[in-house]
Amino acid sequence: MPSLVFDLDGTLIDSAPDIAAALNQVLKDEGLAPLSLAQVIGFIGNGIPALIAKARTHYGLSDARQEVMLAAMLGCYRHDQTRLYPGVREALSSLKAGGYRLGLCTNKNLGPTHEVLAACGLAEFFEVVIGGDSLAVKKPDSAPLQAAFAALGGTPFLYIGDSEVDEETARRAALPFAFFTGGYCHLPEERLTFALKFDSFAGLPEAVRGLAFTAPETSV
Ligand SMILES: O=C(O)COP(=O)(O)O
Repeated sequence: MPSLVFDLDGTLIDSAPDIAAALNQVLKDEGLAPLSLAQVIGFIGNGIPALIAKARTHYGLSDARQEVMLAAMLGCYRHDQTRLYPGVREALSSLKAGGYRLGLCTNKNLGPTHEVLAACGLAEFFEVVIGGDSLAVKKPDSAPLQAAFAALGGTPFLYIGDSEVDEETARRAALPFAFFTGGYCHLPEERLTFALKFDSFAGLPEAVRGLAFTAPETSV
């Protein structure tokens, strides 16, 4: 059976308001002004340590603050404002009922990933969860995605994500990419390569089944 792997932040969940709240709490403790939601979204995609590093660079803070700020961020990060994008649960249910194996590959650390999956009622859908600290490397290295597909079994079919980091990860793994346009991409879509593009989860199962149907024909 084909296996599908999903990204998390900006793909299944709109987590930016909670990420911004936690980061701004850390910045406040450092005596710094808060960042806007749009600025924080600009820093999302490479994991929480990279988010902290980008915020430090923005304010000219030295590397010496990295570990303290990272620990503070992980300590105050909550999921109160995080929401599923419309239709996510229905789409995952439909794909799972259709026999697809589902996995998750995110740059978010495993601890908060499991917390947010439970808080949003998504944990039951995923047989495999790879986080930003599961391996020594993160996306866009292909290793986390390849590890997710290897653990899932079945035929690796599609990586579904929202950002240039996800697209590069799929490209490096030589796997097709499905691009959700409603998340946190920082590049114009002309710069991305994708097998399918979607702006709503309502049509995703049908689009995936359409790809699954045509895949054998194109590979003959
Ligand atoms: O934590 C991040 O910066 C991004 O996480 P994601 O890989 O789920 O988009």
